[in-house]
Amino acid sequence: MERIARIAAHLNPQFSLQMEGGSGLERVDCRAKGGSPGFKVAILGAAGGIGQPLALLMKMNPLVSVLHLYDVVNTPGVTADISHMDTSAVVRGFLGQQQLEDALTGMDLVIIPAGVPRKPGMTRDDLFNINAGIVKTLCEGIAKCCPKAIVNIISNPVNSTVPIAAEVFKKAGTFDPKRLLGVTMLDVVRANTFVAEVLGLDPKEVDVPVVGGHAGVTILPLLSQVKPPCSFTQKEIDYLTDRIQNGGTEVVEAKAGAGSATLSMAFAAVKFADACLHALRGDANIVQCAYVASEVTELPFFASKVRLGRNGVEEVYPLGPLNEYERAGLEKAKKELAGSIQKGIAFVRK
Ligand SMILES: NC(=O)c1ccc[n+]([C@@H]2O[C@H](COP(=O)([O-])OP(=O)(O)OC[C@H]3O[C@@H](n4cnc5c(N)ncnc54)[C@H](O)[C@@H]3O)[C@@H](O)[C@H]2O)c1
Ligand SMILES: O=C(O)C[C@H](O)C(=O)O
Repeated sequence: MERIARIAAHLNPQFSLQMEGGSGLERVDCRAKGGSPGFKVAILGAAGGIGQPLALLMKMNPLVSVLHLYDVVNTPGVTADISHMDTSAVVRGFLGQQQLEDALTGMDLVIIPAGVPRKPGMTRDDLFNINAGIVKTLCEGIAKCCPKAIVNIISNPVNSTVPIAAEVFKKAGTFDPKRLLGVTMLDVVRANTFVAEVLGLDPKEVDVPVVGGHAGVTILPLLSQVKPPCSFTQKEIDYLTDRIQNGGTEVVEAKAGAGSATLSMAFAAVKFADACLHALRGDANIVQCAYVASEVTELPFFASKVRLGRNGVEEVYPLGPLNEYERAGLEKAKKELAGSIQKGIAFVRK
């Protein structure tokens, strides 16, 4: 077996770069050390429903030179599989808590889709008891091994897991609000799709800002600010707002116990990660919605449009003019968000 691995490593350096320090193929005689230009990206929860297609899409990203896949199960198989793709990113797998530090060391961007998903009848907050501890542990690893990395948090409830991450980083003395981003991109992706359907446009042409947070009424689409400029009937506004706020539940119910959005989420996560990497590279005018430390409202965290740059979030944009419907939605969103943020903070401070 070892001989085959050695031969394969000579023929194709990527072949040997699979699992760190353990079962399976060893990193032997490898000429490619992941030194090509590009960014080092880790996915934590890489063997999951989101993690696998996310890993596939990140392996296709020419800005990625090294891709670390970490999970508590199944990373050997996922890593072996993904590493055969003939794209330039070097893939390495890491399995279990004892390999977390190796997975994180030197990373520029860490994407976290680790944790349990919803089943029908559950809210995202029902995931708190399990996912809060998972995110806390992973962020302790980030604080220790790659404190300067940009962190994209996908694990739900995002409204609480981002404050949890911030508290962990504060405790460790590494908190940089510019580098911590909750991924709300799926809300934007859905909003663009549903609005395009109503307007009879190509979704590529549509840009809907979605602000607030990532659960129910905290998901606040600003339909008065849609680009290209357009108008909606009240019936269309009610339909679109409800569908965008409950898009996640629509998928959870359709999957009937088999999980929540994974494929559209991987697509959204890659769109967002790609924006972060372009910004890290120094590209100008990279603007996306994200759930970040914010002074846009009285709450310490809020999702709105942000400009990304070499250091992460360079500018948090104000909400712009809201109509009466949106102002009422904002009040509801803030009320629920305040509780979710407090719950996350208290979890780490307790
Ligand atoms: N932000 C969003 O828009 C959005 C969208 C969809 C799903 N989500 C959330 O993403 C999370 C993952 O969803 P999924 O469908 O991929 O779930 P999944 O169960 O298919 O995968 C989760 C993966 O996390 C792994 N995991 C569990 N504990 C871990 C730990 N301590 N360290 C590393 N990995 C660990 C599991 O082994 C599994 O492989 C859920 O919390 C879900 O609610 C968020
Ligand atoms: O709805 C969920 O539980 C998953 C995710 O937050 C989503 O919006 O699809």
